[in-house]
Amino acid sequence: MNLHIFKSVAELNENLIIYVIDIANKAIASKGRFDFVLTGGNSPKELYKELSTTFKDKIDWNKVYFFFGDERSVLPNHKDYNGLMAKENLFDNLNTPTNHIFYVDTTLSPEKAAIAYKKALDEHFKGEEITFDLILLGMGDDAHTASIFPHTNLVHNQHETVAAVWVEKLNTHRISLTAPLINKAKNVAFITFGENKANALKHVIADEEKDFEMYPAQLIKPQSGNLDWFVDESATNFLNL
Ligand SMILES: O=C1O[C@H](COP(=O)(O)O)[C@@H](O)[C@H](O)[C@H]1O
Repeated sequence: MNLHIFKSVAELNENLIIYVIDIANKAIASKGRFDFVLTGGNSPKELYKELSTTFKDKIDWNKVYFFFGDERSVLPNHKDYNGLMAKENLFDNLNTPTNHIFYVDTTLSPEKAAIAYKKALDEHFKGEEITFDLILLGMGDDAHTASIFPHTNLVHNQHETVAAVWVEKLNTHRISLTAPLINKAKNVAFITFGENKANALKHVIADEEKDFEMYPAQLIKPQSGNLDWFVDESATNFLNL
């Protein structure tokens, strides 16, 4: 695991952009496309904006396919829909063709949306093992990642790749990639900043004895891929560095 600590969020984003560009170009050079899983929430907005404007010419975007690590159970035009955030900050700037974007279809029930998403992934990967080139993840201050929330069934889901989950504390369903699927990726990178994430970060990174129920982000441990954490100094307040 590589922990990259930056003085500011701006510096974090600058470095994460370089990291994404490098992985994208290597994937395109070796297999002709880049399979890129996006994280939702607020943390990646600036990253997406910068990548698709200032750094637009650094990647051949025609060869990029976008996926989502998780989605909220709201309709696609709702402000909380992760796909809408990505559209506004990334896809619209790139004029991304719709057949390169794998949105979660939240017009379906959560269970059906998860099944449909899995089917779309299987088709894209032509029945072979689903191995993303890069999965970007955020982490909540409760140590959830993607939509693997503490004390939910998803923490224990070892046999599925995409699943619907009921999140009691939010009184809502989510649709999420599971930890076993995330752990098959070639590269996984967390974007985590802010003092409010410091306690979760300490437990996820530094606890010798794991407690996946409490800190689901501890489940993320790529089998043979790379794991990189991009964090700002304030998120490391409780780490003994
Ligand atoms: O609900 C979610 O939260 C996490 C963290 O979001 P952030 O706003 O704290 O960055 C995010 O990674 C996930 O995709 C999202 O659905």
